[in-house]
Amino acid sequence: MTDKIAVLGAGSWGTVLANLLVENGLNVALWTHNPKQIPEINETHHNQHYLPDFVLHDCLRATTDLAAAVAGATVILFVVPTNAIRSVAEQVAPLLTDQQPIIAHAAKGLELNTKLRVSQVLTAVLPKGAFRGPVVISGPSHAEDVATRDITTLTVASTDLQAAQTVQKLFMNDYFRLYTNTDVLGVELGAALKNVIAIGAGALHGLGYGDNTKAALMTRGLAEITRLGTHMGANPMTFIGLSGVGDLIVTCTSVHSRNWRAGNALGQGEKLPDVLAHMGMVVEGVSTAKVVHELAKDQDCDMPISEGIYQVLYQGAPIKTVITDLMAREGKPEFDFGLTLQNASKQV
Ligand SMILES: NC(=O)C1=CN([C@@H]2O[C@H](COP(=O)(O)OP(=O)(O)OC[C@H]3O[C@@H](n4cnc5c(N)ncnc54)[C@H](OP(=O)(O)O)[C@@H]3O)[C@@H](O)[C@H]2O)C=CC1
Ligand SMILES: O=C(CO)COP(=O)(O)O
Repeated sequence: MTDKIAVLGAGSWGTVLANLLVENGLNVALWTHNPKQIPEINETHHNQHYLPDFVLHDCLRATTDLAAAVAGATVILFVVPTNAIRSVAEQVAPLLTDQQPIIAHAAKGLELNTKLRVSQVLTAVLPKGAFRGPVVISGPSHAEDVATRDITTLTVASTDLQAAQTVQKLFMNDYFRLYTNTDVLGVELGAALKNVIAIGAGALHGLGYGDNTKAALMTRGLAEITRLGTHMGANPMTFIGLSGVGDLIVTCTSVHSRNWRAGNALGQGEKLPDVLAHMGMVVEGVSTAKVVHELAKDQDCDMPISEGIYQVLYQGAPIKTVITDLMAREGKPEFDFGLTLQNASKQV
């Protein structure tokens, strides 16, 4: 029997992933909380707001009925923004039967206030023993490029390797390739933290900085992502993988990135509320910057670039002043993870 997959969230990424699964021959229910999308997706095969130029597969079906979407699903994939995960999971929790579906998500952020990763939110909200996973899908993958079948590689992570392998098989095709990883912490931190750095990359572009500066930001951004990640117990290798440097590269260089575009607009002098209002899609790095600011303090971990971006977003610091201050910091060795690597090796 064909697997049924429930995809929760019909924004850019949920729609494209659901469409890909239909192309892979699976039975897919795409859940949206917006009734306007139902005739659009089911009859005219479009998602006008999020993917205006993309024609969806004839067989893709959307529904606003969450119970119908998850009934009989072997995999339930959450693809709403990080700060909506908890409320959607609370609605799913009473609908889980004894079939133990795999719970997966493709969100890239950290929850405001709790500072939790998305898999931690799902584990906290969904009834224990009622699901397998959670499984995390991450990596360099803009929806617009997957929609045109650009070759794309991702990481699929879970401590339940069999669940990760099941999800891997469902998604793989001739343009979409996934690699398994068991380091959920490293994968989720890499995914969330790169969005903050991508805002910085866009800002540099908006201000007219050149390629040296952008390479500096990405490399030193990766250094501080790795510093915090290994400090918290992630496998350092994860940060040189697809969900680490891979996603950092695509998000810091692609015009499709909402985080990069938001940074670019800030660099050109737009105000943050205007930038967010014009975007009409989630810019995860904005709320994640706030969480990273708090997490770095809790963990006593130096995150100077992310902190600078936090100062720009939340304290009105001029970007040029932040850059000047970063350049004026005392000289340091390039690598400083010696002790924390020992810490991380306990996890590997
Ligand atoms: N776009 C991409 O290329 C990629 C995105 N991601 C990640 O996937 C996640 C989702 O992003 P993406 O699809 O791009 O976001 P979008 O902004 O494109 O779409 C968000 C979707 O979530 C819905 N939504 C928001 N809040 C709720 C809620 N409380 N209940 C139900 N639905 C809700 C929105 O509905 P409505 O329109 O009604 O508000 C919309 O359909 C993010 O964490 C992002 O980082 C990961 C990889 C690639
Ligand atoms: O994570 C992404 C690509 O891998 C999407 O990035 P944005 O949310 O910045 O568009």
